Amino acid sequence: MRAGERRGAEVRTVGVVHVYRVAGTDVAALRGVDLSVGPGERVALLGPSGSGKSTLLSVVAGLRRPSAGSVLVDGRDIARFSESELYDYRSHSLGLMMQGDLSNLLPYASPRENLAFVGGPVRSRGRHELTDGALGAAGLADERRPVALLSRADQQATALAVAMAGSPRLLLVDEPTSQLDDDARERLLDTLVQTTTAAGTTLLMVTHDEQVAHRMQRMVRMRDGRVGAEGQRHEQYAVIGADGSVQLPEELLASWPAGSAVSVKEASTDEITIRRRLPAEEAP
Ligand SMILES: Nc1ncnc2c1ncn2[C@@H]1O[C@H](COP(=O)(O)OP(=O)(O)OP(=O)(O)O)[C@@H](O)[C@H]1O
Repeated sequence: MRAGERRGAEVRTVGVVHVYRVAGTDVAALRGVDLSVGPGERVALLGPSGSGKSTLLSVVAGLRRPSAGSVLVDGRDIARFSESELYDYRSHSLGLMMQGDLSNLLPYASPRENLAFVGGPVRSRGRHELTDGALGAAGLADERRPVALLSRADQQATALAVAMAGSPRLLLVDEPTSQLDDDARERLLDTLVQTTTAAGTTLLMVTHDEQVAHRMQRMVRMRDGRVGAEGQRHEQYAVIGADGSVQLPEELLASWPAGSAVSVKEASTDEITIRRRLPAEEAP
């Protein structure tokens, strides 16, 4: 990115909690999420179904207000934004590609017409060549058919071009490659990486697919509404929560079930040991 151009947003969530209230029942979807994403970083959010990935994305998008905690975007807490500040944030800083075939698009318009619909801010910033490029790369620049009649791959490519219109500082994407075949998946990921790199956009992407996650610079794994682990490719690190808790790797949970009593001792500056309490150590 050249000097003077906009850089990607810095995102930091601090102790984010989100509780859904449905018919008198509370569901805690996020239970204290602490996550930092640097400007221009590309991060995959992984985790089992129900671990809170989509909820976290919608909270960072300003579509849901967290029940507690802060969501700092370039140091400003969007959880405390007024409705008009949220509107400004969503229209000027954010690109969104949420789940659902056509939820990001006008179904009866062509790909280019879909882009033209968001064309005002794009043209005023003079940055439309990037998104035109995204349509061109997908071979959709001259496609006249409405997106409702296009393949899932072409719909997703159009949704990406629309989400990147105006070169947002932050792009949030939920399961962009589900239902795509291998070729279409790789093409979409290539375009996603190219356009976000060219615009300096920070990318946070929810996916179930490890292969897709490997295309990002960093992988963050959620479990039970918290960040459990993170790393790059084959290195995964458990993450110490603000309350001092650490989630054990899933494969160890069978032999170290919840409720196990352990002693934790610092072995050296870079190492701690965790030892199960022996029956002989239990109180009489
Ligand atoms: N609109 C809602 N109303 C009530 N509960 C919800 C709502 N959306 C999600 N939940 C619940 O919140 C928890 C987290 O859901 P969320 O969709 O964020 O997880 P996820 O990791 O994205 O799952 P998936 O991979 O299946 O999309 C789950 O227990 C889910 O049932």
